[in-house]
Amino acid sequence: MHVLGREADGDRAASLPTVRLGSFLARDGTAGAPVGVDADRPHAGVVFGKRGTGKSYTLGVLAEGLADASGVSPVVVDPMGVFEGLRAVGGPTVEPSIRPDAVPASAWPDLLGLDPTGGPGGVVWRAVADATAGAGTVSVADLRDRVAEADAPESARLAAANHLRLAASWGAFDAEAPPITALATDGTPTVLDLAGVPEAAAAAVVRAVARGLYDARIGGDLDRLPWLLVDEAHAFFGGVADPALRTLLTRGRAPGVSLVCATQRPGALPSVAVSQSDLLVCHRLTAERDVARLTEAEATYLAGGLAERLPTGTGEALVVDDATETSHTVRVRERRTPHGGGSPRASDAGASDGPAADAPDAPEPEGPR
Ligand SMILES: Nc1ncnc2c1ncn2[C@@H]1O[C@H](COP(=O)(O)OP(=O)(O)OP(=O)(O)O)[C@@H](O)[C@H]1O
Repeated sequence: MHVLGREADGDRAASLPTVRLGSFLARDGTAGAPVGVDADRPHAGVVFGKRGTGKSYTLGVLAEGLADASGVSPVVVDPMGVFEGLRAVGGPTVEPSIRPDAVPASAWPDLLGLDPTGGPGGVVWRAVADATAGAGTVSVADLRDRVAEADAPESARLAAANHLRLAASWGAFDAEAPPITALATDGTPTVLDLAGVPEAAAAAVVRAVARGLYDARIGGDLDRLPWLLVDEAHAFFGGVADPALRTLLTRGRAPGVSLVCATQRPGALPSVAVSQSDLLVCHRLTAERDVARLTEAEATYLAGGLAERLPTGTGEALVVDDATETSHTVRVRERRTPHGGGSPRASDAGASDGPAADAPDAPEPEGPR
């Protein structure tokens, strides 16, 4: 098997943890030799492709493969609720909750949409900084108490309290939330179900998880190498999660944290997401801005023309492998767990005129939520 992201190809290589990605795709459309992704060392990767070309599916293939690999622990950020099928390989789907102090005081004003330089934003910043200076747990109610007692004009205190009340309503903060390390204790994929979660809360969760995994590896609190797989990644850059994702991109590999960002809008990702990635998987793209981001990946060892070589079929992708300084066309293998993506079609509504009168109710989803 050709293994993307792996330089050495000695005798030992065959026994190293590897994710089966698919097979080479020949010019005549036939499938060739199997292709895998190295899971022995940490990597940064991107999966690009316009809607419906198979990005989420490919991210699911990676998560499945990581579930089989030893010594790693996949964590999937699922903003659209399409990765529930990964439960079939044993992974829990969790409605994520984080401790309020998992987001640093300096980021709280931004999280609440407040100006950090003064007024209510300044009151919130101070309240979080004071609350987290102590040793105990911190709840959003504690933060509101501190805001109420703050030495600030009443209008600033009231506005700050209102914003904190809103944050509490997101349901994402819990003083007793398990530590982030609990997400990556074994090899089963943990799916963070962020479907329907307000944008700001989802960003706070991604920040806390990305930073938490990084800190845990630095502090020696995680044995396995975590892989953070982020679907719809464009939604998390430029906001509260941005610094933590950039930390993983630029410094994550040293302590052993991998990051894979999937998006249909590569142009909305920062350049660093491409420049720091050693693995690029690109399904079909057409928008000029997105193709332009792809051409930034054209390292000197590629003769250029990546954009012209993008395959057109669903599940087909061009991969650029920095480790071996090569690019290939691959067909991504089929998932063995159910995939929840794909646009609904009116024609799927059934051949009959509507649901049968005696159709049974949909079964309740199994497992923990
Ligand atoms: N490798 C593959 N093998 C077989 N079918 C695939 C493959 N990749 C994608 N598909 C099919 O294409 C559909 C669309 O794929 P997917 O949901 O991953 O698209 P997407 O690019 O993530 O789109 P969106 O932007 O809407 O999330 C899937 O539901 C699946 O049926």
